[in-house]
Amino acid sequence: MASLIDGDSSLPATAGAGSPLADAKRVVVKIGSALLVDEKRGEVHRAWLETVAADIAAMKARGQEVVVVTSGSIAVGRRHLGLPRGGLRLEEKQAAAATGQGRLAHAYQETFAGHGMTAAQVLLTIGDTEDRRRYLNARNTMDTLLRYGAVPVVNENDTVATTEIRFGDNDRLAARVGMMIGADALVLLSDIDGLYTADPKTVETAELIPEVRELTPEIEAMAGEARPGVGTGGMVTKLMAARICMGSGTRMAIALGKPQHPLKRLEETGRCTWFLPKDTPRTARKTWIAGRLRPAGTLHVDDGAARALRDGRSLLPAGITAIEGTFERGDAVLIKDYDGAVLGKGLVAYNSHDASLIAGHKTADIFELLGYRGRDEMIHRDDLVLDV
Ligand SMILES: Nc1ncnc2c1ncn2[C@@H]1O[C@H](COP(=O)(O)OP(=O)(O)O)[C@@H](O)[C@H]1O
Ligand SMILES: N[C@@H](CCC(=O)OP(=O)(O)O)C(=O)O
Repeated sequence: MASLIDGDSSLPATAGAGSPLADAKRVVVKIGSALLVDEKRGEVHRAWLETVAADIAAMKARGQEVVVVTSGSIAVGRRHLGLPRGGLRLEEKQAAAATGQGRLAHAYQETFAGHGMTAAQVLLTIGDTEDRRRYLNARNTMDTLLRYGAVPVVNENDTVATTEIRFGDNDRLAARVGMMIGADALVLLSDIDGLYTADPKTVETAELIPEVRELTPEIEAMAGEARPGVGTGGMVTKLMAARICMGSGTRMAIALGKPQHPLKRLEETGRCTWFLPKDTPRTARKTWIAGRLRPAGTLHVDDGAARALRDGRSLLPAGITAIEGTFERGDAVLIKDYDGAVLGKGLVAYNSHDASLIAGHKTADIFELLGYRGRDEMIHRDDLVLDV
């Protein structure tokens, strides 16, 4: 077992003064149906949610940004349509979700307002996290909500999600959301306090694994088979979420959600399983841009822009002298200097048509030139890698 649990605590994730959770600037918290909804009555456990809201308010008060990914729309909505607890067909689940989602959002809105917070509903499908343009739109909305101090409350958009485009479980949705917003940490609040060497419900001697730094086949085998029930997840989807997090630099915890104040409790007791990636979200994102994306065009920049990029700033339209290729917003493009030498690569905020209209112009002129107000930058520094 020792080979699976790396005791080295020199990584930044655990090197800070606080816990891996307290040290995170951006945190995603996933709340499953079984925790949130009283299945018999089909109602939200308000008293418990109050304590979660209090924990989140405390995190925000010390400067952390928090996004909630919540399930529960089906469990809340089902009763209002007279549908039974189990055995629902996909379209019945979708109908139940449509009936419950408003009630769910309302519960968050009211509970969070009681703690001085503004909850904002965000509904996503798998496609929204895969298609780069929709991905950028969703990311910008979330960034804006966080900038204005709101707490995005995300669920799957069940109405339009057919079998092929469903996440089906919010564990993976939460991991994709974490990846999308460059979250430092994701906490999956669960009915269990972590990953065990085997399912503790069937194997009495199973032991909790406090830290995982690599998803080996041995770790995967511990999760066993997916389980049907209220929640669709089980340990299998939690490990799928962990895989996404490991690749995008987000550390992930599986922690017990049942007690009151589960986040405060996690910080105080430290009891959970942490999945610790090698990279930070920033490095992981830059590796993705540098490596995997084929450039669809080229932006030539002047000396001033080249200097600004080397100083770690964004690329503004004013510094662009010429544009090559046909590309869409969100595509990767190369950046070349006056002599044609490659300076870097980045995700462009305008398509090639609009980019050529605003190239060489001041950011303040974008609205007049295009008739809409897009991003101030042609390539934001977070979407930019030099020396590729
Ligand atoms: N190796 C394992 N370690 C911990 N739990 C496991 C393991 N294998 C299977 N499980 C089961 O997974 C369950 C957690 O999944 P699930 O109930 O779907 O989570 P939630 O509804 O909290 O999202 C645990 O209660 C446990 O019975
Ligand atoms: N969108 C569905 C999510 C279902 C789901 O993932 O449930 P869970 O395994 O409890 O997180 C709902 O709100 O009911």
